[in-house]
Amino acid sequence: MSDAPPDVEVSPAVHRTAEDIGSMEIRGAATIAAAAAEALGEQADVSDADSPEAFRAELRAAARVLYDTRPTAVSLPNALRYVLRDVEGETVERLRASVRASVSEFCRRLDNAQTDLGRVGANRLRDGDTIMTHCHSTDVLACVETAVEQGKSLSAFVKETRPRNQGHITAEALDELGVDVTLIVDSAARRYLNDVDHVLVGADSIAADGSVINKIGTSGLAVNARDRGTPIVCAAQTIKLHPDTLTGHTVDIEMRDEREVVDRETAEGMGDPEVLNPAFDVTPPRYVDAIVTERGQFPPESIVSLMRDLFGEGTTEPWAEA
Ligand SMILES: O=C(COP(=O)(O)O)[C@H](O)[C@H](O)COP(=O)(O)O
Repeated sequence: MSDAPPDVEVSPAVHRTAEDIGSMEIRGAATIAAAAAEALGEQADVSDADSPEAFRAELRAAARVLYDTRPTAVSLPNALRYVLRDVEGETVERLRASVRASVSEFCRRLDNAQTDLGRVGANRLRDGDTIMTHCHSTDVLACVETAVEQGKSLSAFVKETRPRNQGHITAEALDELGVDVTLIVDSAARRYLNDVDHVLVGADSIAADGSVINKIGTSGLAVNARDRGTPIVCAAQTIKLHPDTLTGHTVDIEMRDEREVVDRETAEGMGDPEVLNPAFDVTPPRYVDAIVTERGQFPPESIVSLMRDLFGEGTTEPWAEA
């Protein structure tokens, strides 16, 4: 994690949020986006900057601390951009109020987008369907929740999702919604795909070519689903669209600590292998049947048009300024 320059004060609340994102106490792309926006609001609330310039410098420094936590979910920089872009005012007080308004508006839009997306995704699900999930995605759960509210009865195979077992969170959430849940280890997915009507996954980023970047294991699941003829749908609010990919940039895949995978102290008879722990992978668009957003459902190859409408040809990085 990067530190702010010593003369610019970043609030402890921002550092706490950054630590929680880094340790995955706060996790999942939409939740990270909301937490990052709120943290900028907290920075504004506690700032004792004596000039608008100093206030803006603090905000940028806070955004840098948040930006440097995890590299793959583009919802994080998109959230920071949204909040920083709309900040206006000639005095510190006006700037503070402007940040608060911007954060509230951002969080309101995020919630609405998820609700709208849920309605679109629910239209794909029929009464009696069985889904398979990977990881824990609030966008996926929004689709299921709406379908259940519409009176549809659903079952789910929930992949455990090693190494952090986010599938357990999904299992609990689906159970609370009244979905009939079966938890399986990741390697059992193919065995049960014949019994599944839809594979539903979320996204941390979506690239301009329609590739879906999501929790490690998504691409293998998608290839297996295609082989079995099971449709695979990605539920992703437009905040997951990665604008830098419009200009040829690739999405950085986070590599996490090996201790999430293995405890060398207790593992016996393993030797001393290198351990790799990539947190995400890339599913090419040909393995994805549809991307469901709050703007409707898109074939992955057409997502670039939506991305251009929403982000133009590129973006700025306001937090990178000193
Ligand atoms: O890959 C993950 C979470 O990874 P991690 O647990 O490493 O953060 C989720 O599928 C997406 O973030 C979408 O989640 P949501 O739909 O809630 O934005």
